[in-house]
Amino acid sequence: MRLSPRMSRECEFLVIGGGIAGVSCAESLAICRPNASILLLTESSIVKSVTNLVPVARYLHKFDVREQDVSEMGASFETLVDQLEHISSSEHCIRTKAGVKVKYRYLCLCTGGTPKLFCGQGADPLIIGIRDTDSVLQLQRKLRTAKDIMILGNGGIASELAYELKNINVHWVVKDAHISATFVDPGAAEFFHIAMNELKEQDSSPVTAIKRMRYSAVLPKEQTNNHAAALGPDWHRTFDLSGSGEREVKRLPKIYYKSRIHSVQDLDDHAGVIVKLEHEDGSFEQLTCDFIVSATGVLPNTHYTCDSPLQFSSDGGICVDEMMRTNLVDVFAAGDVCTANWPAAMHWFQMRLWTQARQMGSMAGRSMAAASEVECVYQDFCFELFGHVTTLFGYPVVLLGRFNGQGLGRDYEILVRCTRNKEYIKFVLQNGRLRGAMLIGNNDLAETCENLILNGIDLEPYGDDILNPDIDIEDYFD
Ligand SMILES: Cc1cc2nc3c(=O)[nH]c(=O)nc-3n(C[C@H](O)[C@H](O)[C@H](O)COP(=O)(O)OP(=O)(O)OC[C@H]3O[C@@H](n4cnc5c(N)ncnc54)[C@H](O)[C@@H]3O)c2cc1C
Ligand SMILES: NC(=O)C1=CN([C@@H]2O[C@H](COP(=O)(O)OP(=O)(O)OC[C@H]3O[C@@H](n4cnc5c(N)ncnc54)[C@H](OP(=O)(O)O)[C@@H]3O)[C@@H](O)[C@H]2O)C=CC1
Repeated sequence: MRLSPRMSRECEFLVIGGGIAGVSCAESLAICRPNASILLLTESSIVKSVTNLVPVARYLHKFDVREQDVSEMGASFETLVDQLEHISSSEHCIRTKAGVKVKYRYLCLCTGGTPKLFCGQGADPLIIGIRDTDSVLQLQRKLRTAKDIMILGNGGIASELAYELKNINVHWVVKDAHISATFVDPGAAEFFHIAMNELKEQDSSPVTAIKRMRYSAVLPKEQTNNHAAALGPDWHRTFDLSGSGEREVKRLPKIYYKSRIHSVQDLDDHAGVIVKLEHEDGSFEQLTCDFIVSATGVLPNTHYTCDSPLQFSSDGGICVDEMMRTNLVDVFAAGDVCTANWPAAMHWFQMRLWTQARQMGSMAGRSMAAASEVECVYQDFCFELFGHVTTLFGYPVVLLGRFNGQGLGRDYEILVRCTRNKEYIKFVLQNGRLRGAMLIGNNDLAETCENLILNGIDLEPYGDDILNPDIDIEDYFD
């Protein structure tokens, strides 16, 4: 069959995916190679890009995510709304669902992820995952008639929903001994829990406590680890997430610790589900709710075929090296779809977050541009230090380095300063050096912590004074 010109295209750089990783990659290519032909192929006509970049520290930024129709994108690269179906890496071309063949010189896969449901990827209408606007609209529709909702999971989405849902009974099932375990330790979880309970009460005399603990004194969190792009920051503010229960009644979520879903049975006419929970002590409990939100992580999205096998990691991500190269020649990958397969720097590890999608996308763009000009680039400095800026339970949160002692074994100490309903500051120290920090309710220390982690200054001589509220450590270490 002869392809019509519209059925066949050619470009130097082909980027697949209109999420933050794909758009950052295309933008960075457009900067490095302004005269090259760059094509962004995306399945959804709504694309995401980063805007309002505000520095929180030297290497740490917060930003907004802007949603745009592809037709409104600037002219620095071309766009095509279609779905990647097959990669022929030996011929350097791909085929789309609509049958378009695109020849490329360099390809970058930024196809993101989909919710990893606890029950597998089957289509039970009463078990939903949250990823894009469509999935939130589905949640919104279900909430309108719902009185009881179950949230399963203990990461970002579960924490946001448990805090944001209104006029509905929330049953929050977590397998850990504390909430929000993906991000925080038991102490911070307790801080959030108290703050949730005392939401409107003003404490006139906050008591500040400083505690130094050996690692073994706390329960560590073991470090593990037709789709539109993932939602943007504060996505819940643009949707009314109210159930059908009595208005304006503040209900706290009921939390089921150390529990898991044993079985789910649908009621007739999809009127709800009967859930049997299994608690850690071996006991069972039965609950009825309208539906379940499975906020149980992300599965990299690789629903396309390839002539040669791509190398995948055990979490389903496409393995990439420090230049974001996959195992296939001239094929790169970035964002949620990939798994960092390079020896990680001392203070960095991968988490599927906007910041890293943006950083990886930009890195892939620079790396592809360099390959095309036979130049050498080095890995960006951002991969030296893990940093995440977010909001949890209404508090600003900054996470730096190995903020939960990830990968430090049992050989570290933590120093905590906590002021009820105000701030929770944690330093993770190893051999007197700062290895990670968790700053809740107070971002002012972010830059100092960044410096202390990267410089590896010995803090032993300062003892507990480094968190003494009467000593301004920003001045101390300037
Ligand atoms: C509800 C929610 C809240 C979040 N909140 C935060 C937060 O507060 N902070 C934070 O740091 N991170 C947050 N995240 C995570 C963050 O959104 C993701 O890590 C990030 O958006 C990943 O970007 P990406 O570009 O890799 O993937 P995606 O945003 O998933 O984009 C993938 C793109 O690829 C396209 N695509 C997929 N398959 C194909 C194909 N075959 N052909 C063509 N196109 C295809 C899709 O249409 C999409 O445009 C949140 C995620 C969710 C779901
Ligand atoms: N504020 C922020 O930064 C936000 C970030 N996000 C990001 O969006 C993505 C999706 O969020 P989310 O779905 O919450 O994913 P997360 O990876 O944040 O959390 C998933 C949680 O579910 C738990 N879990 C996994 N499988 C099961 C299971 N079968 N039964 C019970 N619990 C299970 C995980 O435990 P374990 O880790 O022990 O496997 C973990 O606590 C993530 O990349 C997240 O980082 C989302 C919302 C807000």
